Amino acid sequence: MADIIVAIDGPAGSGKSSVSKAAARRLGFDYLDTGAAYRALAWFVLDRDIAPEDTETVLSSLGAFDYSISIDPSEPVVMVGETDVTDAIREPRVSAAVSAVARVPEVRSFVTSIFRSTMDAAPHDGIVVEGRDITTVVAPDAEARILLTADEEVRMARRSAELTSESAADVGEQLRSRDRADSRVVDFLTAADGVVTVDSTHLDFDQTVDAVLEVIARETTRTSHG
Ligand SMILES: Nc1ncnc2c1ncn2[C@@H]1O[C@H](COP(=O)(O)OP(=O)(O)OP(=O)(O)O)[C@@H](O)[C@H]1O
Ligand SMILES: Nc1ccn([C@@H]2O[C@H](COP(=O)(O)O)[C@@H](O)[C@H]2O)c(=O)n1
Repeated sequence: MADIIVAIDGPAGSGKSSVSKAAARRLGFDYLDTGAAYRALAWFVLDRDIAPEDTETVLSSLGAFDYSISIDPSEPVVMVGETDVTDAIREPRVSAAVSAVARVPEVRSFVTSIFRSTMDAAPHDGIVVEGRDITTVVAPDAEARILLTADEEVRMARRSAELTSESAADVGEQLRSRDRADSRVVDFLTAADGVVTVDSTHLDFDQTVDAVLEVIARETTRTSHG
């Protein structure tokens, strides 16, 4: 198991995946995107024509959900069985379905045990794990725990600036409604005890990575001294 676990949570579009990947690369750590597992399950359910809200059928399909993810921050590849779903899980139809599967407690325990096994098997000295409940549920004892946030308008603007066929208004509404649904299940908007907030509202990307790296350095020094 990696000696150092860095847990990063935050709302949609706060920069969790891009900033975590960059920080992991700078540190020579592995990187685990936990949202990818929920997205891959939503993709799998849609692929089987199961309604994401049909909890009973979603749960009965879990046994056939053959999920894997690479934890190389430079090449995160997501597979379901033999299918590479790395790009497909980012499609708007998957984003729209994911909260319905992620709200089910049995789904959460199922994927959480996958995350813990992945962390146990991580080959490098450390791993950066990002999502919504990493600081509180998946890895509450992580050496560094960070809530990465930014004002909603800033997150919407950053998302809209990405290459997309959708209008800025649609992108913004999708981000807001996903946060609304997800925050009924997990609190990723307030920092739990011991979790350090990094607010990137007024920081550019590189400054945000530096701020996260500073917190990691400080927290890992503190925890290694008891
Ligand atoms: N500090 C920053 N300044 C400018 N752009 C940023 C900053 N942080 C992140 N971004 C950009 O914001 C966008 C959203 O970031 P990212 O996809 O990493 O967010 P996320 O929290 O993983 O989102 P989601 O939960 O929806 O998957 C990306 O285009 C990223 O490059
Ligand atoms: N720890 C997590 C991570 C994600 N989710 C759910 O997955 C969705 C997609 O996550 P992204 O980080 O890729 O945007 C997210 O909207 C949540 O529904 C989660 O519940 N817990």
